[in-house]
Order: sequence, then structure tokens, then C-alpha cells
Amino acid sequence: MKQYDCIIIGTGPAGQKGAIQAAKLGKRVAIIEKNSVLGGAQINTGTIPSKALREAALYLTGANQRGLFGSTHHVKKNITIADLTAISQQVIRHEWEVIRKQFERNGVELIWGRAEFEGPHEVRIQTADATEIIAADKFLLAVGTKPARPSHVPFNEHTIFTSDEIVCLDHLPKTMIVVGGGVIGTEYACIMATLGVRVTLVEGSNRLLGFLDREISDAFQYHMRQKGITLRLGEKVSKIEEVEIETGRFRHLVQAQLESGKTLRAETLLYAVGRQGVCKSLGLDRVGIEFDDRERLIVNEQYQTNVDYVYAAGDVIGFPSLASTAMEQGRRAICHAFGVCDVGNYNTSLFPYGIYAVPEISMVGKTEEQLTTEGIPYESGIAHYREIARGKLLGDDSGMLKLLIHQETHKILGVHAIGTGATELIHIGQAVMALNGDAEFFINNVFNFPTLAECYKVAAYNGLNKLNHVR
Ligand SMILES: Cc1cc2nc3c(=O)[nH]c(=O)nc-3n(C[C@H](O)[C@H](O)[C@H](O)COP(=O)(O)OP(=O)(O)OC[C@H]3O[C@@H](n4cnc5c(N)ncnc54)[C@H](O)[C@@H]3O)c2cc1C
Ligand SMILES: NC(=O)c1ccc[n+]([C@@H]2O[C@H](COP(=O)([O-])OP(=O)(O)OC[C@H]3O[C@@H](n4cnc5c(N)ncnc54)[C@H](O)[C@@H]3O)[C@@H](O)[C@H]2O)c1
Repeated sequence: MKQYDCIIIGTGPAGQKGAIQAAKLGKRVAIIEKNSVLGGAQINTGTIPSKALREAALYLTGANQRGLFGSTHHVKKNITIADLTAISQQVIRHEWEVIRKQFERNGVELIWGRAEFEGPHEVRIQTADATEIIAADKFLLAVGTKPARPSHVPFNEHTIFTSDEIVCLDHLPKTMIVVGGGVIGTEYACIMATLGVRVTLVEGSNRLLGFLDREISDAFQYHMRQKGITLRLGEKVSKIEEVEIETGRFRHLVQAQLESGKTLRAETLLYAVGRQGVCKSLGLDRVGIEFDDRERLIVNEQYQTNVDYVYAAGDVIGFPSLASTAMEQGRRAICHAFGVCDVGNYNTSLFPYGIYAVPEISMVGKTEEQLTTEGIPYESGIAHYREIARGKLLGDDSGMLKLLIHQETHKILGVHAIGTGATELIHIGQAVMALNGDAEFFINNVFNFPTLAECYKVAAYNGLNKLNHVR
């Protein structure tokens, strides 16, 4: 039986970064993947395909240049699925190659097959025609999650599907119902609406993306409606089925019955109400590791499960379930497993959120609602892209950046942005917050001109001017 210092299950972002870190520490490491491709949801079904589709949609429809060239501007008419997926196929192939080479260069042994625990320190790897058992001292479970697929929904992969199958559509539908207004539902609703698909979004709560600052989520809902998306908020779907409708000729449609009694019909339905773990198939009972009802694992601050030599990272441990955080969790878990404990610069309260909807949204730190609840006195400073030369050059008149500034110390408590480049722009605020900076930093700093970064200076002036009136 082959013996390793460390076995990692899953080649998504958590597994990848854990494996490279273990190799950099001079450890003998094996990483196991059950799919036929590397990279997990990040590369194959989630982050990269959805972001590539978004880029293609914005470019080919001309939507992101309409502020400059007028509302009828188009780069290509009659956009096909092939046009849209060409970019993602290129990026995906490139990413597979990058990961494969990283493993090779660092001496990480990649083993294809489905892994499950055989005993406390042994893992069985099953392929179509062989079984192998390998052993290790330490383990990292980076097995990710899969879309929730309740048995009462008649999924068929082409008209009723989850985010795993939407990337394989063979044609662009005219209409789509999106069930679930979380990050996946809102991102895809915006992408599809940009492509001219008539979208109805059904969300159980009364507000989309409730973790966002309310001013930003209100602005976002306004943008979605402006794009022609019908929002059914505070509504739940009780039944989904395929129906045959006669309108001169027979048409197959998807029908969603809402608890409120409304009936929605469309050509397609995307079901995006959250994700579900895959722990049942890992043989965890043979090691004594427990998981919750959504098959997720509980870990301590060092990413150890209840069995201390078995670590877990990424989506399998739940919130925040992002590729960005998964990578860092995987790396940190392995550092701890091999005694490297002084890994600095980690502040979970400064994790940024990036939502690649149309428009883009990003945030770091606290929202106005959180600060109010916590009794922290603050003032907001706002910059609108239309006041900034770069905003005008981009033709983005509706973007904005908001700083939340402590009333007495002027420290930055939160940054919220909606508009072009928001997910990049947020990192300036994140760095200043991490270094305990204040609004005066932005006033005194010189930014390149013309850039969106100038928003920070304008927002700081706006916030400090309001505070001057308080004094
Ligand atoms: C549509 C969509 C869009 C997203 N967009 C973003 C975004 O813009 N930004 C962002 O930060 N995050 C985004 N995410 C989230 C991000 O993709 C995940 O947080 C991230 O992929 C989780 O990484 P992971 O390593 O935990 O697991 P995964 O990426 O899910 O990888 C787990 C791997 O483990 C393998 N595996 C599972 N069980 C076994 C087994 N028994 N044996 C062997 N291998 C096994 C799986 O095959 C898979 O390859 C998005 C997700 C989705 C679905
Ligand atoms: N840009 C990004 O960072 C990004 C993008 C996509 C996905 N992700 C990750 O993927 C994960 C999964 O995303 P998701 O959107 O599937 O899940 P989610 O948990 O974020 O959202 C699910 C939504 O569905 C709603 N819902 C649940 N049941 C419903 C019903 N019966 N009818 C109507 N609405 C219902 C919930 O209220 C919730 O708003 C997230 O945790 C996220 O971190 C991240």
C-alpha cells in the first residue's frame, strides 16, 4: 500500500491550494479526483463558465457600451450558444492546463477515481476497472457541493435544470423562470436578460441578496426591473411540471405553480435554491466523522473536523462557499496540519463579496443595517460614477461607490459598490480597512486619473462634508 504524508480529496480550489501548499512544505501528497476533469465547480460548472458567459453576453450584445454608443448598439445580431461558449471553452481548457502543470511542477501526485475512507488512515480509490488503497497521516476533504435537486422537481437537463446543466444548453430560450434569488439565480437572471431572454425570478424572501447593504440591493432590484426581469419576491414555488399547451399548435412549456396561486409558464426553468454536500459517499463513519443534514462538515478555526488529523475546506464546510475563500482555507488547513501556525493577515470579517450580475456588485465590511443594529455611529459618503471622468468614459452613469465612515474616528467600516469594475475596485477599500485606515487617507492620496479609483476620494469628501455639518 502506498503511503503519503497527506491525501487530499477533490481538485476544486480548496484541494488545489492545499495540495500545492503541502508540496511546498516538502510533503508527499496525493490528490484524488472523481470527475474526468480537474478544477471542480470553480472551473467546470460554476465560477468560470458563468463569468465567461457573462463576458460573452456583455460583449456580443454590446450591452456594456450602450452608455456611449446608444441603446441600439449591437456587436453581433443573432447570437448563438456556440458564440457564447467559445470563450468559456478556451478559458476552461487553459485553467485545466495551469492546474495540471502546477501539480507536475510541485510533485503532487494526481490520482483519478472516486475516493472513500476504507479505515481511519486508508482511502480506497475506485475507477471503472480497478481499486487501489492508499494511506496517509493527514487528510484534507475538499469535496465541494452539488446543486440541490429535490425529487419533486422533474429535472430533465434541457428545459428544467440546475446551474450545472445551464452551461450545456443547446439553444438560447425565449423565456426562463429562475427559482431562487440567491447569487446563482440573480447572476444567471441578469446574464439571460442581457441576451434578450424574458426572465421571471421567483425568490422566497422579500428582498434579493439580503446580505447586501440595502441601498445597493434596492438599486440592484431597480436595475433588474429596468432590464425587463419580472421579480416575484416573497413567493415560493409549490409545483413544477412540463405541460403541453395548445396555441394553434402544441407547445411544451414548463409550468411553475406558486404558493400564492399564480401560475408561471416559460420555455425553461433554472432551479437555484442552494447547494447540498456529498459527504454520504465518503465512508466517514469508518473514521468517526459526522456531517449535518445538508451533508456539510463542522470544523474548528484550524479547519479540523472532530477527528483532528482530518481537515476540511471549501464548500463542504458551508458559508461563505466561495472559490476565493476555499483556496485560502485549503492552504491554511494544510499549514496547520504540518505545524506552520504563524500564517498572518487573515481577517474573516474583511472577506470581500463579488457578485457578477449585471451590473456588478461588491462589498467588504459592514452594511448600514449592521452598523445601526450594533449601535456604531457612522456617516456614508457616496460617489456616483457619472461624476467621475472614467465613469463617463465607460458610459456607466448609474454606478456608485459608498464608504461607511465612523463618525468620530473616521475609520472605514464598510465599502459597497455597484457598477462597472465593482469587484476590482473593492480591494482598495479592503486594503485600507485591513490597515486600519481612515477617510482622510483617500482625501490625501493621489489616484491615477482618469480611473474609477477616484470614487474613493469623491466618496470620502462627500462623507466628511456631511460630518462637518454635524460638528
Ligand atoms: C454557478 C456558480 C457560480 C459561482 N461563481 C463564483 C464566483 O464568481 N466567485 C467565487 O468566489 N465563487 C463562485 N462560486 C462558488 C465556487 O465555485 C465554489 O465556492 C468553489 O468551487 C468551491 O470549491 P471547493 O474546492 O470547495 O469544491 P469544488 O470546486 O466543488 O470541487 C470539489 C471537487 O471534489 C471532487 N470530489 C467530490 N467527491 C469526491 C470523491 N469522493 N472522490 C474524488 N473526488 C471527489 C469533485 O468532483 C470536485 O471536482 C460559484 C458557484 C457556482 C455553482
Ligand atoms: N459571485 C459569487 O461569489 C457566486 C456566484 C454564484 C454562486 N456562488 C455560491 O454558490 C452558492 C449557492 O448559490 P445559490 O444561489 O444556489 O444559493 P443561495 O443559498 O445563495 O440562494 C438560494 C435562494 O433561493 C431562495 N429559495 C429557497 N427555496 C426557495 C423556493 N422554494 N422558492 C423560491 N426561492 C427559494 C432562498 O431564499 C435564497 O435566496 C452560494 O453559497 C454562493 O456562495 C457564489
